Amino acid sequence: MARIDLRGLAHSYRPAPRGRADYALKRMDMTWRDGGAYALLGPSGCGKTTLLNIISGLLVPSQGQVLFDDEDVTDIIPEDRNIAQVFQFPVIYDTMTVRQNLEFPLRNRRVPEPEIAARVAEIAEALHMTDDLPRKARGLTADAKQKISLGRGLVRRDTAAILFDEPLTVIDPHLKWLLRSQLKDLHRRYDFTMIYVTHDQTEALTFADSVVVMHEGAVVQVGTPTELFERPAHTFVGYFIGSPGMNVLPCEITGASARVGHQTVPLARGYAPSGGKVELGVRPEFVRVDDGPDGLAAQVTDVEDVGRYRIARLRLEGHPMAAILPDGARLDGHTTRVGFDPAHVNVYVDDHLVEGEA
Ligand SMILES: Nc1ncnc2c1ncn2[C@@H]1O[C@H](COP(=O)(O)OP(=O)(O)OP(=O)(O)O)[C@@H](O)[C@H]1O
Repeated sequence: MARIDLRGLAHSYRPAPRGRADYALKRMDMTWRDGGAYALLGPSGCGKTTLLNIISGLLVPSQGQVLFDDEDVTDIIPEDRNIAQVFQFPVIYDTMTVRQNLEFPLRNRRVPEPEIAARVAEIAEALHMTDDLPRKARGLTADAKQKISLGRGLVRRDTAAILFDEPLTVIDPHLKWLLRSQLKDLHRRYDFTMIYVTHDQTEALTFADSVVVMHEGAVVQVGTPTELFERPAHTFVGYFIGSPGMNVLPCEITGASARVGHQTVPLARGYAPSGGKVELGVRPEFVRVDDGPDGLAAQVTDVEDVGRYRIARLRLEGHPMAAILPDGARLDGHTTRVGFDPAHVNVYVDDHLVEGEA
């Protein structure tokens, strides 16, 4: 498979784009590692499909280059890019058998017959579909059809990357986890470069090594699930990842202390923000309630039981925030005192994470 580099890439669907807002994809530079398992995560309309289509060649970018292993493929048509795509709906030949579907990409490339037979047998075995090989694709379930779509990418040895665009949309919920874990096993076995588009954070976080978070046409963070959780690089990542999302509180900062309204929050590091919108980000998991007399005064507006845990909805100096309650914790009154673990308080200026000084 291949390493993919995007250099100075940007795309506008408008013929004469003027400002940043006219770009569905804002200018970006990025590398996708050979053999990496990436999830491309973001809300509807943030540009995920646009980016995927540029990598596959279905769309030519208005600016910049796409390189596969240092070769510029920007103007190369999809058929010659050796990219396999698995879409929301399976794209297979219904009237052919499973075997013929898997053979098709190899026949097209005039691969010798003995090699076709060996490769198809190997991939069918990896997909747990050996018994289905003689069956017509038409009668198969949606999950089996999606596995064939994937198999048609895997069967070729020259596939540069496999791109998935919300491939589990039409799959029954109880089969989704099974397909996800099979995909993970296949990735381990064949080490293919994969980019998996989804707007579902659970799907992204359970199987990707790196999650690429997009927001309004820009990549706002590339990181492991742990990095996205502990150090969101942008307030949007804080909101989007986690349930409930990160609390974001407007504040003023002097050195190693922040003021939220009339109350002071100690920070682990010193900061010297020079203007801009300054905010604290703290995940509900790191908010302590009933924190004793030194805690910050907060109002309790609700306690929700979401099954696995309870969430306290609070107001701190008028700003809504949430805390995940530890097992057995009681919140009797309408007010409480909250504390934040300073090591888990992030500081944002104009929505971007800033590093403090020790
Ligand atoms: N063919 C097109 N012509 C004009 N605008 C388009 C076209 N395709 C997408 N857009 C716009 O580009 C932006 C990004 O769309 P894109 O489909 O890439 O987002 P997405 O993150 O994949 O969304 P979804 O999850 O809904 O598929 C959106 O504002 C969309 O309206």
